[in-house]
This record gives sequence, C-alpha cells and structure tokens, in this order.
Amino acid sequence: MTASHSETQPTEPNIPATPLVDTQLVDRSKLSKMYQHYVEVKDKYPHALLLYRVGDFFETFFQDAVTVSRELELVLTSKHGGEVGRVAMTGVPHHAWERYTTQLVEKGYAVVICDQVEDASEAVGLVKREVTRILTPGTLLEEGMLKSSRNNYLAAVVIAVNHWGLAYADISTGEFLTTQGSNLEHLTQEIMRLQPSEVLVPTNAPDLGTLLRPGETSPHLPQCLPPSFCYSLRSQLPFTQGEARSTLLQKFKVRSLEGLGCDHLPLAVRAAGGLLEYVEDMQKVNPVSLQKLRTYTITDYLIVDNQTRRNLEITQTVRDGTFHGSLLWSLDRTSTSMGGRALRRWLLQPLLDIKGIGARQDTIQELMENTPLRQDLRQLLRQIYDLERLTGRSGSGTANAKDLVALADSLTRLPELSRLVAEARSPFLKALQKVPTVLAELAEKLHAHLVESPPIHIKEGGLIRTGMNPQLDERKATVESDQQWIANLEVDERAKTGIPNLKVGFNKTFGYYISIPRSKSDQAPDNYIRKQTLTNEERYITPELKEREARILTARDDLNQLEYEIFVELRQEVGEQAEIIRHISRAVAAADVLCGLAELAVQQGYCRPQMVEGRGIMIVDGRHPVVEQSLPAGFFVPNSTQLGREETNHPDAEEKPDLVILTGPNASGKSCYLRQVGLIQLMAQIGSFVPARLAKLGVCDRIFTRVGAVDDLATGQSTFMVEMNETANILNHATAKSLVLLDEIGRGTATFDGLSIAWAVAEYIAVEIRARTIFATHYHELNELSSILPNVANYQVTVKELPDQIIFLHQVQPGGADKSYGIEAGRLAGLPDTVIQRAKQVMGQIEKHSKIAMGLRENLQKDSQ
Ligand SMILES: Nc1ncnc2c1ncn2[C@@H]1O[C@H](COP(=O)(O)OP(=O)(O)OP(=O)(O)O)[C@@H](O)[C@H]1O
Repeated sequence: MTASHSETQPTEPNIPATPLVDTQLVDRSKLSKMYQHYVEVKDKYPHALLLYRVGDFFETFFQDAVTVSRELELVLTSKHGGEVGRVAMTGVPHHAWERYTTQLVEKGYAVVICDQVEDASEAVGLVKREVTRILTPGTLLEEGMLKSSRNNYLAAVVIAVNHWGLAYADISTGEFLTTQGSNLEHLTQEIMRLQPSEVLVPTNAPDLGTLLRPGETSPHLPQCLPPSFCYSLRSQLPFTQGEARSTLLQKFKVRSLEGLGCDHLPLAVRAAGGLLEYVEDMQKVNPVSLQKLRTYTITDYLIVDNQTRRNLEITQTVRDGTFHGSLLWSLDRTSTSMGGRALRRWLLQPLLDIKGIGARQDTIQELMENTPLRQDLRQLLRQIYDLERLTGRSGSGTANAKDLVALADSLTRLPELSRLVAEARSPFLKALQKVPTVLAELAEKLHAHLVESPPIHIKEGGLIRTGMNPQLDERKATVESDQQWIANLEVDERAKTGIPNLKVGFNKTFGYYISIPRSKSDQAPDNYIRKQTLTNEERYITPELKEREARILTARDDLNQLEYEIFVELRQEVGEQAEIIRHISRAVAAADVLCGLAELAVQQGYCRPQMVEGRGIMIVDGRHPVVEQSLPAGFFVPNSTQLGREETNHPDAEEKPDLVILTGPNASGKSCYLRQVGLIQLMAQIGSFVPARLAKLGVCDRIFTRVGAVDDLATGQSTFMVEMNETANILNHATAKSLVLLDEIGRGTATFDGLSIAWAVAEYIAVEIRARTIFATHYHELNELSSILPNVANYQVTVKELPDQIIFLHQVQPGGADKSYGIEAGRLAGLPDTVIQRAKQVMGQIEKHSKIAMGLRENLQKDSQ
C-alpha cells in the first residue's frame, strides 16, 4: 500500500529547520488535508505519541516528532504541511512499527497507531485512516512487546486518608484481582511486589490523561506511591463507588458484588471498577477479555517487603540486577511460559496456610517418587504454548493464524495430559484429570480449518484448508484455474511466437505482463502492447491478459476476504472459550511449577520440610540454593540452624534460641548463612522442597532483612540513615512469628555509637519482639548478650589459621569468635607491613583499655537485681 502522491511530499533533511512543532499553535485552516486530519486525531489523544501511516512509513509530526526523534535517536526532519509551511517530522518503516513502539512504551510513553484502512491506490482523495491500536505500558498484547517470563500488570489505586484499594490486571492473560488495606505502607509494598507497568490514579488534576513516566513527579500523585513506575492520571468519576460498582456489575453480569467477594470492600471495588472502565475504554479499539474479578487479602500471604526481596535476591541479583544468580533462576525448571510466570508469582507471594503448602508439597512428592510420570509430564508440557496469552490475543482480535494453530496444538495436548495423570493422587495433578470436551472439539475444529503452517498475514489468504467451506472451495478453484491459464499462456505464447525464453511475469505496478528479450522484440506479435523497456527485456501486455488479470485479482481478493472472514470467526470462537481455556491454563501452569520443583528437588537432593504452627525453625545441613548451584558439586559446606524458643510447656521447648549472634572473619560465610536460612524459609512457604537434609519449620508471617550498606543516592539518604530507616522498619513491624535477618548494624557511624545501637537493637528484638533472628556482626562484644539473655546464643563461622594464611571452613558452630582477623585480611589484601604492625599495636592498646563488655554486664546485672 502506498499513499497517494499528493500526500507524500519528499522530505528534505537539509533544509534549515524552523518547522512548526506545536499542534495547538498552528493555524489549522492553512494545513493541508492530511495534516488537518492528523491534528484532529492528535486532539483526541493529546497525551500519547501519534504514529500516523503515510505510505510505507509511520510518521509523526509537530511536537511528537521532536519527542520520537529524541527518544529513538532518529533524524528530525520536516515536511510541507500546506500553506503553513514546514512541520517537524520523523518516521519509521511501517513493517518495523512494533520494534520502535516497544522502545517508546518501555520508556513510559503511550502510543496511538493511526493506520490506513483502505488501499491507497483505490482511495478517492485522502486515504482513509483510523486509530487501530492504543498502546500503553500496561495494556500491551503484542507478543514481541511482552516478556514471556513475567506478567505485565496494569494497576489502579484509590486512596482515602490511610485506607487504600488496589486492583490489578494482566490484559494479556486476563488475570484480574483486587484488594484493600488500611496501612499505606502495605500499599507501597504491594505495588513493589507487583512491579506494574502502569498504575491508574484518580485525581482532579487539570491534565487528565497524562502518563507520568518513571521518576516524573506530579503534585497530584499521592506520596506513598513509589516513583519508579508509570502513573496514568485519570478522572475521579469512574472510581467513585456508584460508577465503579455498576461497571463491575454490568461487566460480570451479576446482581451483587458478593459473588466477587468484594461487596464489603468499597475501596477495592472503586479501584477495580476504575480499572475496568479504563480497559473498556481501550477496548473500543482493541477488545480485551478479562477473567472474573477475584478478591484477595495481603495478610493471607507471607509478607516479603521490597528490601527483603532485594536482599534475598529473589528475582534479580543486588550487584548487577541480573536474573542469572537470583533465587528464581536457581529454582526455575518449568517447561512452559505460563509455569515460569506462575513460579515468579508464587515466589513473590508465599503462603501462610499450612494446608495450601501441604497440597503443593504432596504434588511435588508424588512427582519425585514417580520418575516416569515426572519425565513424561515435562516432555508433554514442553509442547504446550502460552495458552493464556494466545487466548488473550484471540479474544482481543490480535491473534494471527499461526497463533491459532499453536493454540490448537496445545489444546490437543490437554487430553494427553489428563490421561497421563489419570492415576495421580495429589491435588494439583488431579486438577488436570478432567479437560472439558469442548476444548478438544475446538482444537479439532481449528486443526480441520487451518493449514498446518499458515502465513503471518491474515489478509493475504493461504490460511484455510480445502474442503471446509464450499464457497471457499469454489473461489479457490476459480483462482487455481486462472493461475493455470496464466501458466498455459506462457507455453502457448512461446509456441506462437517461437521465442523460447518468453516469460509471463507479475509486478505490483503493471500487474501481469509478457516479457521478451530485447534482442527478440522485433518478433513481438501485433497484439502485444509495449508497457516497459528494461536493459535486457521488453515488457508487454495484451487486452486478453488484462481482462483475465482483472478477473484473477478480483477472484483472489474475494478468496482472501472469505478466508479472512472464516479465520475471524474461528478466532472469535476461541475468544468465547477464553474463560475455560484460562481455567485449565492455570492448572497447567501450577502443575508445571510443581513438576519443575520436583525435578529440582531430585537433581539437588532437597528434602520435604515439615511445616508446623509453632515458632521453631530447625534445619539440618541446610545449603544456600543459589551459591550451592554456582559451586562445583560437593564444595558447599552445609550448616544447621536451630531458632525459635517454644513456650516452656511445649514438647519442643528445647534449647533453641530466638536470636543468634553470628560472628566470624570477613568472607567466612556469615552473609551466605544468613540468607540461606531466609531462602529456605521462603522456599518452604511456596510449597517447595528445600536444600537441607531435614527441616521442620514454623510458618513465618514476615521475613525482614537488613543487609549490607548501600547509599541510596536516589533519595539522597546516607548509608547510615538508610540502615537506620530499615532497622526502624523492622523494629516497628516484626512480630514473634517473623524471621529477622540482620547483616551488620551500626557500621556506618562511630564505633561506640554503632556498637551501642547494635546492642540495643539485638536486646530489643530478643526481649520485646522475640522474633526469630540471626544477627551477623563484627562487634564481638555482642556475644556478651548470650550470657545475660536466655534466648540468645552465639554462633561463629570457623576458619583455620595457618602461619601465613587463613583457610575458610565455612562451618557454623556454637560459640563466639574471639578474633576478627580484620588486620589479617588487610595484610592478605596487601596493606604495607608498617601499617599492619601499627594496626596490631593500636588494637592491643584498645583491647587493654576497653571495658565495654565488662561494664555492660555489670550494669545489666545491677539493673536486674
Ligand atoms: N557454606 C559455604 N560453603 C562453601 N562456600 C561458602 C559457604 N558460605 C560462604 N561461602 C563462600 O564464601 C564467600 C564469602 O561468604 P560471605 O559473603 O557470606 O562472607 P561474610 O562472612 O558475610 O563476609 P563479610 O563479613 O566480609 O561480609 C561466598 O561468596 C561463598 O562463595
């Protein structure tokens, strides 16, 4: 398709550019027709970048041209816009729009695609154009724009003083959930967990519709919303109770919200209703099918705050933010994208409910014990494509024929899957035993209609098999006979003219033509009309050929059109079954996660942790799941853990401390041990088996970590202030059911301040909170606490000291380290000898005069008398 010539003035990049760049300031009456239309569309989408199809390009003008050229590093040029003169312009080839748009959307822009909807060659006057797609970071459907391994969430928040409602949806998979809470800090945490691509915020801002890109601020954005996301400022109206309620009732065709579980949650309703309205608004261009709204409660899950998620490197490493080296990386043995996404969701939302954990464990256990079942299942799962997203694209009318074939192939695997698990006993496998017959029928129908390997384009034919539709077959026969006619023509004309290398060819400009070498052109018969002369050939047409051509092209267009219509009908049928397909997809995803975890448990020798209601954490020979996989087999030194003193009348009321003071030289393995305990607990609460010989774990309500010292330059806070903020957060929120992992506290200030704070924090946790805690420190003075408080114990990571080196044993043993080896580490690192000697001298002096520990003990004993 090309635009009519009058529309595409040649661009002249070298012209000194003072082009017009603002659609608001331009005298519209002086714009040529196409630009007038452009500006009209732009008016409707003032906050999005408008990409406008002109010939083989998507072009953008005025202020958008400046933005697009800056963001995509494209040349900014200009074009004649009519009497007004030149307007700023930049463009991208039409076939590459997805690639360029992805970059813009990733940078936080909304993009509107205005495409030509009629063939430019047939257009009378201005080519007809319409908005065919609106893309915002949270409403993507295109396969190339989404990451298969993670959900792409659109969220909406409603805040009323200290209370909040949060809804979120993944348009590509249909997931739609809502919740509400009464602590704004929880809202922040929940948004951080979800990492939404776009968050809708109702405001009374004057610039409604604005999409704030990550880091951009607005006085209309509530403070509790973390700045690292895209926020879309929306009108308040759809978020009001009345509007939101009726949007939900209408959408889900229910009389009351009771069935959706949110009738008593007004803020959750408002957020969900507002989100739905936004999606429906988009839907005018691209329909989206969302699943039925589900309501959840954040306190039903283990709370892992952002700090802990980062410190425990759950989805990415701290050092360089990569997936490789994260917990998710080490656990992921899934076979499908749906399973990969589900595992990520589970890891970010571990369970509290022992029954729920048990159901997952039972499934893993069955799959571990039944190796053939596990292997066959993994084999079969690998043949299942992304049913969730394929269904989403079908429902929204963006799936192509290849997508439907992939979907049909995957649906065909489901009955095989259910036969495979027919004898299974565990809950997640049983869920696969019944596959609705309608899906097998649908798969059969799709396979029967669609050719095995259809083209990507759906309007150019070649999609539907012969024998499915008599009218289609008739049209195919006509086209085939026409093609045969053309083929015969070449043979006939060669015979007639005696020119052996005469050919019949086709191109877009001239249609069918007869080509003769120039040397033989004098032999061209009289009825040949010369159309084009090339270096070596002459091209002709004949009236007969042209007549036939018109017929052929019409017949082909008719055929393609009918194929397209049949395809769209099939696609709609898939869309109608979206709910059922997605239901089974969720079951497949869960089985895939568990099958992967079973495989992992077998490969790595994990054990099934016994989950209990009490506070005890008992791990025998635990290992760090990631470090272990990064080291050669057998190199990781396992270590055990005992934490969580039970009430004295409890049968398990043995000598388990609540708080462990962990000391040991630099690089001996303190941090590794600390994280290992957190990761084992977290893995256990997603239902996974754990890297240990034996484990008995009381369920935790929250895991807190305070690790390392990183300057938070973004918020301008010093290392020490970050540390204190994080510590304050822990002390204010931890409970006796929490697990607290502290790696160094008080190091960012003067030694005595630091030590005093560390001491007081440890004491407060052990005495007031009684959270299960491991406190790694270089302040050996803290070892004194264990002689004062009964629920504190000392552990150390041991090393072997040789005359000129230290051997790291990585073994955690009872007792406090009596030496810090810091000076030794400095010597090994190459500090000059004189500095080392002097340091030893100074240390000797300090130790001689230090009465910190003794003084504290005396005071505390006095206090307790
Ligand atoms: N149990 C173990 N088995 C084998 N190697 C281990 C073990 N624990 C730790 N390591 C190795 O030792 C390295 C140092 O461990 P880690 O960072 O935990 O030390 P650290 O005591 O916290 O040091 P620092 O006090 O300097 O922070 C790790 O990168 C890891 O490769």
